Amino acid sequence: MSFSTLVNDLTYRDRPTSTNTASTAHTDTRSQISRARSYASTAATSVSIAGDISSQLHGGYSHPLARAWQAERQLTKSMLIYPLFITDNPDEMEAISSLPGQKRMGLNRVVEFLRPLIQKGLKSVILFGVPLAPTAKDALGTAADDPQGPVMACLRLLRRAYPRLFLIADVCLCEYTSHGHCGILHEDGSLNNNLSVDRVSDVAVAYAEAGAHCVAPSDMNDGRIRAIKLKLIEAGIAHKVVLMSYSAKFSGCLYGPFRDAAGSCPSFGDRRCYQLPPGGRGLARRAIHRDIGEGADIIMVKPATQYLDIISDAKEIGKDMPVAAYHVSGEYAMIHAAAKAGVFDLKTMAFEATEGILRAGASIVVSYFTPEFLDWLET
Ligand SMILES: NCc1[nH]cc(CCC(=O)O)c1CC(=O)O
Ligand SMILES: [Zn+2]
Ligand SMILES: [Zn+2]
Repeated sequence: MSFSTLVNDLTYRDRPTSTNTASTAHTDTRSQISRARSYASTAATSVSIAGDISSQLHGGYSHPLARAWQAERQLTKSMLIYPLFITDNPDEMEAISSLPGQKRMGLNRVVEFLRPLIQKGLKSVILFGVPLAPTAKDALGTAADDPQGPVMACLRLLRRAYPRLFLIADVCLCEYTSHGHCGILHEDGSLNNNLSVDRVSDVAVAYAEAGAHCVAPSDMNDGRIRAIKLKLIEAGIAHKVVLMSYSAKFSGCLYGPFRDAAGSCPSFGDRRCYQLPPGGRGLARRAIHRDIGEGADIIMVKPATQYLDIISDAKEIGKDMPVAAYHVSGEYAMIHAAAKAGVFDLKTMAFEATEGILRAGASIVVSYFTPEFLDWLET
């Protein structure tokens, strides 16, 4: 680092809490500067790489604005989707212990909860229903589209309270089935794909009719995108509903905090026969191709930071459509735990992770950091 860029780096710091290069350079600044000065005076006539114009990169990013220009996509508030957990207990407002700072809430609380966030620029939420009543779950996930159930009622409520808020309904059965799997089962415990697709597509249409601007099936049953699209057409609402497919949704251990929050842990087995294996890049590409062919409007990749190559594949395969990434509960909890342990600064890491997701190709990010980003992006 030359003397002048060292000084520049000390002068221009765009993010006050940043703990990376700027503060490293800060250590023992005076002695570094004086050493640099005396070096500069003795080495005055040395052959310099400055003679070679192609070696000069620093000039292109010495100013904070010039650094921002280096990114193809910069994080903006409209890229963010905030996940909400809605229970069937109307007055509830409970902290979710597995997700620091996140809350599970009932219908009587959600409108007031969202007001300050909307004032700060929140544009979109994705709703997850959390039935708490012990009788709420059965083998078919009947409660998913119960007209009085939490998601259906919340869609109607928010459509009225905040007509300009973009409402997304996650579509799945696992929060509502007694066995906790994402569909209807055969007797041997495996997914009955035909029955599941039929049921999931009915639920999706019900959510759209209740007011969802976007339905996002996360169940991973084969053929659900086509079935949902066809039923939306049949219902006469396909022209005003976005179909966002969780196309490349991987199984693994990053959904644990979400399953705690939503009470959607499978009561036996796991989801490895319908969510993708973590190493399955080719399979993810096939799923993305398939869902585009079946009528998806947006492709989602999930989780995000462990799957940046998949996000980049999705952008290449679906170059004419938006790509979304779900920065999931386990990624969020991991960042919180590490920041708490002093590994890094929370805000700096939240930005670095999200910027990585955008750089890979996403232009929509589902993030539990959304409320914080609304503050951080204020200036
Ligand atoms: N199908 C349910 C669903 N929808 C979104 C998530 C994960 C979200 C998160 O971890 O933040 C899950 C969990 C799962 O598949 O087990
Ligand atoms: Zn789901
Ligand atoms: Zn599910």
